[in-house]
Amino acid sequence: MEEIQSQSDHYRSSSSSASSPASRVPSSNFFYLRKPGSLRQPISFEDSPDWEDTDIEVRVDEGGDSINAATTPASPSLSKLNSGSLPSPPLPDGAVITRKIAGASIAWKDLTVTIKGKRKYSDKVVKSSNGYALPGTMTVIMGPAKSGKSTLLRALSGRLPDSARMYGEVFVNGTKMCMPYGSYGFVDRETTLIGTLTVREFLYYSALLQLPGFLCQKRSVVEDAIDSMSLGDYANKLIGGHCYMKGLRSGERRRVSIARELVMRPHILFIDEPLYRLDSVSALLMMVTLKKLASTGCTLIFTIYQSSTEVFGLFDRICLLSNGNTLFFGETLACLQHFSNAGFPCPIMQSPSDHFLRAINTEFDRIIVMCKSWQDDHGDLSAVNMDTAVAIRTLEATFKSSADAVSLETMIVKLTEKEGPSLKSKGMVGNLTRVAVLTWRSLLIMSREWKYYWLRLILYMLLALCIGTVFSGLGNTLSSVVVS
Ligand SMILES: Nc1ncnc2c1ncn2[C@@H]1O[C@H](COP(=O)(O)OP(=O)(O)OP(=O)(O)O)[C@@H](O)[C@H]1O
Repeated sequence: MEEIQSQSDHYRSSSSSASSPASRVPSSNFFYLRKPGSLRQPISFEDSPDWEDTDIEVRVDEGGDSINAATTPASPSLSKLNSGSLPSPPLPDGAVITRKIAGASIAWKDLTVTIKGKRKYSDKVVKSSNGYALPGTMTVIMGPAKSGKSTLLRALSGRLPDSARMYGEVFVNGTKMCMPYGSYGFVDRETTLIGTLTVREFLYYSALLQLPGFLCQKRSVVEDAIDSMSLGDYANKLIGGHCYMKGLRSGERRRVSIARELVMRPHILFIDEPLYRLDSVSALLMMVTLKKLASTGCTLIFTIYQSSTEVFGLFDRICLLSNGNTLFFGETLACLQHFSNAGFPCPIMQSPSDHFLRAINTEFDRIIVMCKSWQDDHGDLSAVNMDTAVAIRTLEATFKSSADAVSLETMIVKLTEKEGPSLKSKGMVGNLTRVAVLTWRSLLIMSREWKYYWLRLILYMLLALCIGTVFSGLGNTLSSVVVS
């Protein structure tokens, strides 16, 4: 009974301050929040874009600055919010964090994407978007369906389809450049895995094909990727399963596809809908794992349609899109303040992400029309009586004139005025050689069977031809040198 009483007291005390978004800063009862003084965020990139972070292994001790402490708050009231938001996985006191991945900053300015539809390049899918993502942080692109989330993600990673055109600028470490092979990872919404391999084998073959260097190094890279994605328990499990054993579930498969990108140790990781088709437990596990990955230094950018409150609390920054327009970019908790400033405070007992989508998803207008026709018979349905078109216009206008927009602009200037180290390509040449060698070996293995004996003959003839060509080329060069 006392327990019920204390729970209801807790609810009352939280509901009494519901109207203020600052009051919605999750209390220390939430598991993802820092206990006072227990952990300081180890990586500080936000106050000045220093570019020393190029080594693979960077040790950051406990005395490191806090990201949020170093951030220039979007508005004075938000500094309070920021100090409360530190959704990092807990570490023991006095722990030393080893940052293994050198992250890279990415900033985009006036990014517009048009996709050739039925009409000629008339459909602006992303409209003048601005934003940035920093090493060691998770930046989420959120919005209703068809709002341009995936298109923005693809534009940033340079993976737009041929039918798309991109205007505006994307800066990586302060330089306008296309990200080279291996410096970034991209995980699509649906990926194909090889069901007949175990997780470890799959990642190992992936590393063999993608990475230059020695086999032992690749093994350690694979083990790191397995560790980063918390796949230790499934490492020897067949991805697709067999008749007596079920294969991996969707959450685990999703983590395997992310781990496949991690074998390249990317500076920036783009993920399209990491929570696609995941239940709430798998979604939370996925996000905690990604948060852990971000804390190693990697820059994470992903799209999300909707999330629970716990998951929402793990994001660092949010880019809120509606029909290609940016309605907000900034700290996650500042977004709540923004909605409140625009006249749409998040009701108590509602997930922030649900509230944002409720306010800006035009699909709700149809539901409102439906509700209105029911209203007489079914009482007052005013809870769903928000005009989304008005909300979108108000939120956009409020953001343009807000302190958040000013701090976004300042940060973009900071990140683009100074050129940092350029990212290097990893293993492209090695990759091609490896593909050639692997193809050669598999053809040779295939030709061991007597019926493919002709294949072996052709292969040896081809080899002889190649060697002949190389030697004749060498001979020609030598003779020309001797003559001259
Ligand atoms: N390759 C393409 N060809 C034509 N139109 C496209 C293409 N890709 C995206 N679009 C259009 O761009 C708009 C935004 O699509 P996008 O996939 O970026 O949205 P989204 O927010 O990721 O939506 P969802 O979460 O439903 O995938 C949509 O109207 C879509 O029809």
